[in-house]
Amino acid sequence: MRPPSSLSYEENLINGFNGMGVGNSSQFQMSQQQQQQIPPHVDRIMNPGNMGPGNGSNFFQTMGQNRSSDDSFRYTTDSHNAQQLPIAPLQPLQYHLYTPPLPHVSNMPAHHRAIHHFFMEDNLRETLQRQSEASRQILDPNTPEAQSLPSEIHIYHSLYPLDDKPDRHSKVFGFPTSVYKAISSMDGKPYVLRRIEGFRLLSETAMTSIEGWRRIKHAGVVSVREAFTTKAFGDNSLVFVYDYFPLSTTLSAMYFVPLRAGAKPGVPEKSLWSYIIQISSAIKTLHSSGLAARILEPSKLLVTGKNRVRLNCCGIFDMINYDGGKNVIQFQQDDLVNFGRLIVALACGSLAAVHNLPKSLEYISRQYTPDVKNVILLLLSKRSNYKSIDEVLNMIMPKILQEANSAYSYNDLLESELAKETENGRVVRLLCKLGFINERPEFDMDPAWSETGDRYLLKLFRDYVFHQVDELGNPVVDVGHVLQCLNKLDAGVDERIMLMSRDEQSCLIVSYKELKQCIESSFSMLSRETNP
Ligand SMILES: Nc1ncnc2c1ncn2[C@@H]1O[C@H](COP(=O)(O)OP(=O)(O)OP(=O)(O)O)[C@@H](O)[C@H]1O
Repeated sequence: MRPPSSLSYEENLINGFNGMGVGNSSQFQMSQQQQQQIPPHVDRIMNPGNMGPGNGSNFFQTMGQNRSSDDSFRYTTDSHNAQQLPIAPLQPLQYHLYTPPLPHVSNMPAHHRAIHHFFMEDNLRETLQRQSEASRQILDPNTPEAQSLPSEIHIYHSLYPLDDKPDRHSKVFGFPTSVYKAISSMDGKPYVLRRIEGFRLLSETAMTSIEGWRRIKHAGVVSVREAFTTKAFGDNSLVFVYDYFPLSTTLSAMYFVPLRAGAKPGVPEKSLWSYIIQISSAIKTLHSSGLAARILEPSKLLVTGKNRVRLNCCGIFDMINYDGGKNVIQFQQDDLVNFGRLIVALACGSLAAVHNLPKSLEYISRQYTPDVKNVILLLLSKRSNYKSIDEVLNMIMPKILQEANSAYSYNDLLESELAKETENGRVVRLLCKLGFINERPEFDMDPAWSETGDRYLLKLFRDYVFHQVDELGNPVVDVGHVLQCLNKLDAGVDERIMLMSRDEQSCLIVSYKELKQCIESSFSMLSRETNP
């Protein structure tokens, strides 16, 4: 079968989907069976000899040039290359295949579209795919590492270690700790289990301290789900369960590692303000809820995205050093001092910077705007009366407005990326309908279903969309053509296309509008059969 001539997608967009007929043909005789197959509302034309491959389709040509590949599609009109490309999905995912349009094809006329236009932005897609891959990571059950871990703890299974440091002795908590991703058998979602090894909880009431933390829902705090004791590891362990953020890292791993030659120490000012604002907001919520963070240190600040930071490991100190909440005011004051120290360390790129404050402040005065130093001085200053995080918030208000503006802009960007995938979702739903209708085996030979009327048209339409071949008989695998056809079908435009029978003996002219009606009637018939 050869592709009938067709109007290019961009031309149709420009013309507002104005209809277009297909080329003339001379008379041709159809078999009686074929005559019966055609619904009455469809025009017929004969003599397929007139039909060459479409010649006005710049869009298709552009798509061919801008060939790309991912695990499910191959976009090419070049049959030679199509034969050389592997067809099966590649494992593991080949991220480098998600390349942006090359310069020589990205400079296209305004009415042309590269394939990237139809899908989520490449970096975002790659990030989401990597995160999804990380969320599904499991240990090979035959490895000694997997065999040394319990197969199930409480309601969690499929433990996967997240901590790659050999030294498990946490400087922060003073006990050996280990961190695992695990799947909850209650909801099938991944969570983080933080195990405090060899810890015996002496007071049952200490467990109640987790309740206040479970109520905290804040974008700057890793949510605490529950805590429990277990002997599943062969010792007395205390386990805290937190939300899981795939591929996250810590401020410590980002900024307190040996620098590349020539790199400047310290966090760039824009990122530093973003961290200050997010942490201030988290502290505000905790302090207003009668809690204290107690873990304001770089290894316990989880970086879960670009400039997104969250307080991690909340609630642990309240349980392992349980005091019934007696000292919370003092701990809140400590939070502010520790926050000031954290800013100094981040700005100087060194954990030791707080030990020589005058020198560090001098460095900060040179490298950052005076506002950074002012916040540090407010947080670190010694006063007889209590300090409040509100004082910090008042001081940094203009920065908060800038941060809110950046967050809104990023939100707009993500929404526009989401909109593209919404369109793709629409196309997938249409494809599902077509898949449900086409060539159902249980209706095989049923004269009321498969080879007659609406279903026959849809079968030919499927060939038109997916099974085209070029002049040499090689398959045309072009997602641009598929999207063009499906979008026109979904819109039900008046444009008419020529469908050809598989034996190439007859052609039918039908509009997308009529095809849409065929889908709707066939699908509702199918739905009636499913739900009599
Ligand atoms: N909630 C979480 N979601 C996803 N990953 C996490 C989460 N919490 C921790 N991690 C991962 O686990 C790793 C280890 O966390 P941990 O808090 O033990 O850091 P650390 O630098 O090893 O600190 P310590 O010195 O206390 O052991 C982190 O680098 C992070 O990648």
